[in-house]
Amino acid sequence: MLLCATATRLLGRPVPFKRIAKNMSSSSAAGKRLRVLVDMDGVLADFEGGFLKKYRARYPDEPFINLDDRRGFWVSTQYGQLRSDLCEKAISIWQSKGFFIDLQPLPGGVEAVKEMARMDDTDVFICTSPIKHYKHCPYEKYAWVEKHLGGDFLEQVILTRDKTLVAGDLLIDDKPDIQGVEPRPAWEHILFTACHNQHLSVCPSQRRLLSWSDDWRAILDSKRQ
Ligand SMILES: O=c1ccn([C@@H]2O[C@H](COP(=O)(O)O)[C@@H](O)[C@H]2O)c(=O)[nH]1
Ligand SMILES: [Mg+2]
Repeated sequence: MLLCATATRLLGRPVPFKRIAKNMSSSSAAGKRLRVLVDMDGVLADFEGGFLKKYRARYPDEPFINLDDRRGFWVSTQYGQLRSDLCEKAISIWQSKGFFIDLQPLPGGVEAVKEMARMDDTDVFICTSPIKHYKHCPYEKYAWVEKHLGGDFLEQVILTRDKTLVAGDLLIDDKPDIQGVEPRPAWEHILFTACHNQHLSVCPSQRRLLSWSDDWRAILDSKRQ
């Protein structure tokens, strides 16, 4: 009880007991804790599948791109190359109410993140970039985390348009080039394979996670001291 009250006073707000206990054990442990940043769209949530389904429903007479034919991170760019007006039509899909909350979880992702969160000396954060059309996206990203990972996980959400500013040991992300104002981010980027990046040849030093069936535990272990 004293522990809880003290920590609450220090941090200026109520802190779930489980979280205090975890942090206390970290400060008493000799080793450094591992901090894993996990992207959301294309890593935990099926952005590409969700987009194609809603695009085809809203524009049934327009051409579309099968997931096997997707190339490049920006869906809007490839649709714009198909026909210039399709760029705006693509954007209209993820700007719509319900797009982000309706995304299906990618196989094994939610389970993997929950397992990471239970691991000793490991902190896991969801690190995701909202779109600038903010009417629905930020709210629905939080709602998705609550729905699939539980309310306690809302503490672990980082919304940022610049992931280079976030400190961590690992960033598991499907975007091949993650850039921002920090030229030397603290994390190692693990490229999560997605339809748009699977054909890319990346430099030999870049590690990939092919899916959540791949050995993500070994990647975490490789960063432990
Ligand atoms: O063509 C596109 C494809 C995706 N987006 C948005 O970019 C972010 C990606 O976030 P990550 O955290 O890097 O996964 C997401 O909000 C998509 O909606 C886009 O703007 N244009
Ligand atoms: Mg992504």
